Amino acid sequence: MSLGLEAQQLRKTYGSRVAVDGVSLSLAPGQLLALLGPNGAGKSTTIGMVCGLTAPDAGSVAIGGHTLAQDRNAYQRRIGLVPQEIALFEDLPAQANVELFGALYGLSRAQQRERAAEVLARVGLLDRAGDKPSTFSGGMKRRLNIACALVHGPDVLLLDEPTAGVDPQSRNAIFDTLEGLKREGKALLYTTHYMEEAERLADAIVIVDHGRVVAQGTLTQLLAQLPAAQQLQIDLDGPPALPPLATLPGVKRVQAFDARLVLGVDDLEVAPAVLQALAAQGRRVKHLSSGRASLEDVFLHLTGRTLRDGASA
Ligand SMILES: Nc1ncnc2c1ncn2[C@@H]1O[C@H](COP(=O)(O)OP(=O)(O)OP(=O)(O)O)[C@@H](O)[C@H]1O
Repeated sequence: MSLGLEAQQLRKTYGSRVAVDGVSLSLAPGQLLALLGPNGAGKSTTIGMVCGLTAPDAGSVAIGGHTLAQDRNAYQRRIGLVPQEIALFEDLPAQANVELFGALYGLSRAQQRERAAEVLARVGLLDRAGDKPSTFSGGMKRRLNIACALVHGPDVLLLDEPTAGVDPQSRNAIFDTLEGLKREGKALLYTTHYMEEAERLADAIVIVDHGRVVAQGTLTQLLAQLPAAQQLQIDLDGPPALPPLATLPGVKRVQAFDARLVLGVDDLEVAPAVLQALAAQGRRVKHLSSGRASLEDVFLHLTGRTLRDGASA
């Protein structure tokens, strides 16, 4: 039976900087929980505390009710870590890299060989088992790193921005691997600042900013927090005057980022009136796009900043 992960009130400070400020997470077997937030929000620090590499100032973590504090070895055997920085021996063949991780977890020689072949197949690298990572693309190295994290058969897999610097083909291969792991009942904690990935993969999403949880739930639950279901994004030739737009019927929310306007609207039919109002202000529209609200809008709504531009430093 696979086991889930519980983290309670994790907190970590570095000097006067609070990196993580009371983060709690609950992750069931067979689920992917996305920890979403801008650069510096505290995602990697949270992962570090969950896997036992970073000592928390406060809080606790447990897998299947067994805490890290009670039995560090047993806890860590249940976890596989895919760190943000690729960690491989470039001059050892892929298979030997995976076997080495197996050896570190105490697998026998026969188990190392058998499990390495299994996990290399799982990430689509079995045909490259004899090749060195130094000959691999960035995406293939990431996939090999995932294989290394899986070799000892963990219940919980921690993935810290596993698609950073990855080509689209490898990204899709990684997503397929993760879907397969979920079907097997593994619990996956996945940090990203790409809201598209959280939207696509996650069963539940925790949005963090400045070390704190600002929202959590399923995608549907998070989107339901927004005042408007649709959005218009308008790029102008200069900063707009906002009040005339905010008072238009059907416009629920107006936010401006320099020359970009983001409007939350009930219905896209309000677009012509918005364009007319901008024309009346003497503004030229350079680009207009529309779509359903996204996690980006949820973050914007909660913090007043965008995920991409909103570094938490
Ligand atoms: N070892 C450290 N010493 C001092 N400050 C640190 C250390 N590790 C992290 N921090 C600080 O803690 C905060 C959270 O950093 P963290 O790496 O956890 O964020 P993140 O959400 O993972 O960001 P990114 O998406 O850029 O990886 C940042 O302000 C960072 O500068």
